[in-house]
Amino acid sequence: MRYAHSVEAVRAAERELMARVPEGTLMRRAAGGLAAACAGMLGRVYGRRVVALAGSGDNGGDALYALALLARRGAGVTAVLLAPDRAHAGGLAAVRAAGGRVIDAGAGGGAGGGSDGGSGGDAADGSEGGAAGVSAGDAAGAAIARADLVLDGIVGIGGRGGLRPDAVRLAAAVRASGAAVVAVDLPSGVDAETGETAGEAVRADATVTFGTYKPGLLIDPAAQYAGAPRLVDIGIGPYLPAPVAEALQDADVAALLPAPTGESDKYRRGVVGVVAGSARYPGAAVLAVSGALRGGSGAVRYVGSAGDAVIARFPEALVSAGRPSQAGRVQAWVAGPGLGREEDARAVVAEVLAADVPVLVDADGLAVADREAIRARRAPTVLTPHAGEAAALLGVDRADVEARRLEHVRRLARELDAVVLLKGSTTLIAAPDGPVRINSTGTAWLSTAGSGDVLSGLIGSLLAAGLGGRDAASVGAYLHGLAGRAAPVPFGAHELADRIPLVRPEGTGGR
Ligand SMILES: NC(=O)C1=CN([C@@H]2O[C@H](COP(=O)(O)OP(=O)(O)OC[C@H]3O[C@@H](n4cnc5c(N)ncnc54)[C@H](O)[C@@H]3O)[C@@H](O)[C@H]2O)[C@@H](O)CC1
Ligand SMILES: [K+]
Repeated sequence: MRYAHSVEAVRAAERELMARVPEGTLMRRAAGGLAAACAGMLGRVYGRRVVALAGSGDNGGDALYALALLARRGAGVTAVLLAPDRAHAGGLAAVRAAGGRVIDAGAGGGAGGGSDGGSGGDAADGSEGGAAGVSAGDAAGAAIARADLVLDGIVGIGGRGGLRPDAVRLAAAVRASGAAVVAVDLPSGVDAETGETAGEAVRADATVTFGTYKPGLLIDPAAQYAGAPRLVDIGIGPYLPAPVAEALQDADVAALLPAPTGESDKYRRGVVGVVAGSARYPGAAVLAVSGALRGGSGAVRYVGSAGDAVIARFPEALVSAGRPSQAGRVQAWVAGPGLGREEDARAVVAEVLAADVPVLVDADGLAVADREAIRARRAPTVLTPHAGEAAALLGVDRADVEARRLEHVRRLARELDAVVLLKGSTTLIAAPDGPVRINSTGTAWLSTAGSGDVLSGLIGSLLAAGLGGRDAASVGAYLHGLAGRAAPVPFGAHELADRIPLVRPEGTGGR
């Protein structure tokens, strides 16, 4: 599991730990981990060119100390200071002591002694920073253009708002250079709490984050700027509270996924009821049933008017055209995909919501479900809206939901007292309490008609097998995302379900 904490929690934990260890310990640990990660990415450190973009805070301090460590291993290093008069003094001294070059990011003059000369293997470095006729801004650009690796230490968790103009210019130079980019703690310009970006942000190949993940690192759009996130332990773990967000990894999913045992029968594996499809949208029924079958259910009961289409594709499905309450024993219901919004749809959804077993409501089901009936339920309830459906349920604009997804998924879960899975490029799963689960396995190719119907059936099968609402929704989203990644692109939703068995993490499958 990847756990993420708020900035406030990180700062409080850091204060606790700092009071117990010698001054500078945390930053030394952070910089050590950062330098090691950079060395790993470079392969060989000696003779490589590394540039650190350093802002005025401790994030810049981390970058400068790491730069000094790389210089000691033979890299030719350059520190580019965004606020020369407020740069981290200790970090700057370390860079100078290691023979690194220091230049001012802004035009019009070097930042205190510029051309100290590169330390290992980069003779050209020494000739430029303070040379007459070369503005320091150009010097920064030239250093970035030649860099093998750039460290982004402009701002970290102390950042407010988007990048400022100097930083925007540097970020563009970094992008143009083709150098590998390692963000320090966070890509500068992204919001640590929400994953939002206000204007430009640095695009990193990897982000080395300290102590714990920050929610913004795992949530789009910021997650796309962060590249591969890595965690460096700086010892604050014991002082952190419960996480605000978490992301399942393969091992978590493997541990949660039910697998049949010797004693299993169809009811132990779970029987899913699917109320979906209509004369107009029979395909939604077929797709939801496909997800339920491939999710591992013992049996699927389909109830509705698309029984012929379902049977034609899945002879193992048990179909009926009656009412859900007369369909026979069901351990979890999936209601809504392609159901339409007529009076009859309202009635069958109400009937399903009245059942004392887990229920997933999706698509049209969300439009016709009675809020009070949802709130009154005791068995797990999972709602799977996209941003537009979530906006309708909350009575806000879709754009609001899209701009602040984390906030809105939490609010909806609390208002309806249900587990809410908000679909998107990072799918978010919130229960009324506890950490929000972030699913990072998705791919933009999954935004195809019918993809959500497969997901509903898949989650339904996990609910029927006995997983709680939060686990069923997040494991379902995880597998659905992996299935999307495994399918040859572009794919149609009907190709997704067959991929699900192939992407189940190791250790499951019960053979
Ligand atoms: N607090 C600690 O104990 C530790 C902190 N660490 C590092 O320290 C960072 C936090 O340091 P700080 O609190 O000094 O904050 P930051 O270094 O993240 O940024 C704060 C500084 O940046 C300026 N700033 C804010 N928004 C800006 C923007 N949009 N553009 C340009 N400048 C902006 C502020 O005026 C302030 O000077 C962490 O992200 C992490 O990298 C690590 O060394 C580990 C230990
Ligand atoms: K940063």
